[in-house]
Amino acid sequence: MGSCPVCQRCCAVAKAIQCASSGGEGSQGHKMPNGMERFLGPPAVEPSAASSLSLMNRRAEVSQRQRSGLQAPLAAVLGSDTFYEKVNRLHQGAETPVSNPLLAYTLIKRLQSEWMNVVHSQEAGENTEALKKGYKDVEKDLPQFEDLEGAAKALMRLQDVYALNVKGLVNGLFQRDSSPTLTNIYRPTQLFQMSADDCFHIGKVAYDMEDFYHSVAWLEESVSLFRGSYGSWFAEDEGSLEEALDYLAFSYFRTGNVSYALNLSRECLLYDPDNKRIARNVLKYEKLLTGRSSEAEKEVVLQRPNVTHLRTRDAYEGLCQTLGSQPRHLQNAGLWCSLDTNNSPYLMLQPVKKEIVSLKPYVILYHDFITNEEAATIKDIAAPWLQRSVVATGKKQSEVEYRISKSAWLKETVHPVIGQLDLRITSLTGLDIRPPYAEYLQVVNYGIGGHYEPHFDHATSLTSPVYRTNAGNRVATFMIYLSSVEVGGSTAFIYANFSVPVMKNAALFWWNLHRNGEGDGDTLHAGCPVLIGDKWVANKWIHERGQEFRRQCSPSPEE
Ligand SMILES: O=C(O)CCC(=O)C(=O)O
Ligand SMILES: [Fe+2]
Repeated sequence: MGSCPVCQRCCAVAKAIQCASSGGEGSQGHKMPNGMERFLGPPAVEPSAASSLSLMNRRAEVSQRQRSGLQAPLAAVLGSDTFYEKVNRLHQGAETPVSNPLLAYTLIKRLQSEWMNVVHSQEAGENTEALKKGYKDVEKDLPQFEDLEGAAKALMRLQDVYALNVKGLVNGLFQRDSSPTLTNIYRPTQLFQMSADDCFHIGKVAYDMEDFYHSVAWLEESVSLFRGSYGSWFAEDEGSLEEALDYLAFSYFRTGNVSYALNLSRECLLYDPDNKRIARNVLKYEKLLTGRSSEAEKEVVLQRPNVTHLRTRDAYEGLCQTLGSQPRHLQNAGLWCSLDTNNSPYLMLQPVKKEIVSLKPYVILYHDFITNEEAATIKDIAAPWLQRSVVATGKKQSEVEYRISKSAWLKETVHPVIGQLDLRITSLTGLDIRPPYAEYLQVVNYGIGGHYEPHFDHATSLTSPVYRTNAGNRVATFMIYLSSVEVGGSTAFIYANFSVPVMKNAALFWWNLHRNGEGDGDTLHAGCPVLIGDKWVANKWIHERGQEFRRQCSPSPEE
């Protein structure tokens, strides 16, 4: 999946090595506001490969303690509820394993970090050289560290955009938190219970980003599950009750909730009485609380971290949450349906079903624009070429968190079906889409939590790579839905206040520019995160040049 750049992984490893080599627990402390540098939280980075051995040993020690001195039978790894059985269970009953984000996340985690833990566990080491060799053989094909991190971030994104209840997610349910009630927005056929360690990992990903809003929510679940299973031991687990308490306590401290931090740290000391760092923190928390009123503590409200498009966030999320249900304004009499040929002989015998979705901006939905076979062919051709999508940032193209998907560009020459599609687009729109008047077909695949936050398709600066072909700005977008999704993924027009659900084989057309060549601000739009399913679209971006006699210009900024 590779939703995170590889360099980010290197950074994490480099940072960890730096921490390890600068020695002593003091070197891993966080810089605190208000001169409180001496409070020490758990390390903020994934342990490096170099330090993973000591981590394994530490884990073995902890698990040893948890087992009250009893040697865990090999069956804990390979026996009654084996790791193999757990992974196998995740595959059962799901037609497409990646359609449920919880299943996808847990599968990636089992294969990315947990299997490694099993392979390197003490028990495995005793008599399973073959198991280790088997792991080595397939290691390169397994999800990477950044895939797992990306999956955790995707779950947090879904939690936010669809206002999902975290406890529900942990129990495999997709429930909207519309306090005081919970509304089921999707009922999976199979419930996936997340483990204490799954929640611990998500909390840690949030913690490493200093996102304490999410770290608190997920670590709370982790602590509660670890407490419930205290004494049981799973070779694949990365974390433990002590670690979850440690991270949770520090997250609370960073949000200003010192008394919670104190309680949790004290509990942590019960399990890990030799931990000097936590003991020191307890003393400091106690000191901080002396003379502070409990009222001041209660006022702490956890805030979601700020994101780039904060200004439009509420409108965007509100539109995504309608899950593409028809907005009220569609009852407008100016919005109607017809069978359209656009006077083209090519469409005379097979007119296209046209629905005007919006007048300002002018957005049209063409139903059944392509066939199932054409959609399947396009996806098949594109699949081997998919790469992480980029966006124009300044003069360059780069990967960004606000667009998470994979895409491939297909020339009309790669398969006759692409040429046929071009002919149909030209016939319907009357626009010239031969190169360089339009870009190649961009096929986009959104995985779990894949999204494209509010953006314009047209360039808003003259240095944009959109102008590279000297064909002017992107005057129009023709976007084809190549798949359906079970939940989520609608295309939301933020300022125009409507969203279009993913409708397999339909195509959406809109003008990005006014007739005077200025960008139309009303076209700000987004691809909502996919909650359940696998979304595919294809974009054809049509440029200004070539359309001089096909779209009349006008000086009016209104048209
Ligand atoms: O996926 C969607 O619904 C919108 C995609 C989009 O806006 C784009 O690719 O530019
Ligand atoms: Fe777009």
